[in-house]
Amino acid sequence: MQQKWYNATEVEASSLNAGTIFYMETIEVSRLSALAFFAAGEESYKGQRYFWQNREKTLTLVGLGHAHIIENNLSNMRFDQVEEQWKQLTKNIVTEEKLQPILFGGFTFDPENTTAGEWSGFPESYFTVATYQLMIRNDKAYVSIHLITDGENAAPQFEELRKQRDHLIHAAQVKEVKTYVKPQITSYSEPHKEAYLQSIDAVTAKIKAQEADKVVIARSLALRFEDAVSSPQILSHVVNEQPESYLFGVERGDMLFFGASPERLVKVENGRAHSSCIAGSIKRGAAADEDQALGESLLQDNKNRGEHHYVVEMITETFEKNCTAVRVPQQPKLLKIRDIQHLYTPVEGQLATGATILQLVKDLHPTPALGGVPREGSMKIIREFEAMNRGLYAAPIGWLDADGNGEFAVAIRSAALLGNSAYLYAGGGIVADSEAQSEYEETLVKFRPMLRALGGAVHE
Ligand SMILES: C=C(O[C@H]1C=CC=C(C(=O)O)[C@@H]1O)C(=O)O
Ligand SMILES: [Mg+2]
Repeated sequence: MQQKWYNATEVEASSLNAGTIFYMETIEVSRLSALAFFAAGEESYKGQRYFWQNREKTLTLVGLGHAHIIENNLSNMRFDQVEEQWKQLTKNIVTEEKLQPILFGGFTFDPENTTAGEWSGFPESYFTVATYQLMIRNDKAYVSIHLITDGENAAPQFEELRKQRDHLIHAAQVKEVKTYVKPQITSYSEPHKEAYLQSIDAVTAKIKAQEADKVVIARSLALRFEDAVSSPQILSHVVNEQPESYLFGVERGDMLFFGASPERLVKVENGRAHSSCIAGSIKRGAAADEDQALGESLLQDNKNRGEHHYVVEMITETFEKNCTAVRVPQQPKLLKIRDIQHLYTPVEGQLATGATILQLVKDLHPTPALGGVPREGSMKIIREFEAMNRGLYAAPIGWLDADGNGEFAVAIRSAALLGNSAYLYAGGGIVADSEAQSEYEETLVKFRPMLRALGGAVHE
């Protein structure tokens, strides 16, 4: 095994608990499959894993086990609390190699939603520092061990962790890369379909009566399988079939929440902040000329341009508050992914002094691509009309380091897997001229990526 030793870092995290120490050690390993590393944790770390890959495929992260959890059930203070705890934990970190521990997780869509269901008991903020963190960046692979302890016997504990690390790396490098079959679906249902169709009419009427400008209404699709579906099995299909998206999976207990989202909420790299406005949709054409004609019609369509405009306006305002030198193109472009094309406007700026990635997440979430305009009013309408709890669907999911860098996607085109059941989520922006049937069809297109990964029939 090709390995290079970096310095083991000791971090005094005294304010957590007197004597708490954050030990970290990173080695470089010869390239290995991120999915195989994830799968190597099947026995010992099931329920405590995550997977992340950015759109450009320049960063892949896998976490196995929990060295530390930061979670809370706060409402608007939840972002600040995560930020504060992460700061405390990484206060004195010094690493020569610029390799840092990563905090990975997400904030639920709406802490005020009390609807019971598959998300019951899930914290409103859920972040973890992995015991074993794989990072593949610039074609190099690094495995870090994190140990956060106030115990006396850290040295023997760390020795044990090294053994287990070597075992995981070996398994990921040596075992044949598995090919997984697709799950066998035994039942498919669209719960609350009628209620959804009615809600679109009702919400459109509210918008016409000027009670709101835009509201994103979502629904779910429920699947049952012959057998329990495993996380590596499902992630392998997501990874292989959705090349142009953020790919993510987060396990907590019995649940795997996963997806392939085209939408960046925010990325911060060396003080530069980027977001994307993605709203307004049309299907892909069967042939290139039809596809192009559909794209052209999307660019010209007033209803979709309206949906898009609210998002650009709000993200631009938020950037002007938190950044300098904000750049926003005048006109949207097309973003084409496997099943759908969207209107797309990138936004970027230079982070102002004192602004942080979590501050931006707090201010941006939910953008009108997921919530609506005005923010509070649309959230009330969502709570009133959606017969579900979104959990992490449409919510910020991603990572940050201790240097202020990080990236969050909006967790759309996603699903929750629980043993032999899965719940897929999709929604769309409702504006004054929305029509229930075409919004319904838009959600069907948005279900397709996860439905395909889960073994459902998708007519190409
Ligand atoms: C809410 C979803 O998509 C959003 C993102 C892009 C386009 C959207 C739309 O055209 O309605 C939605 O605002 C979803 O996929 O569930
Ligand atoms: Mg739409």
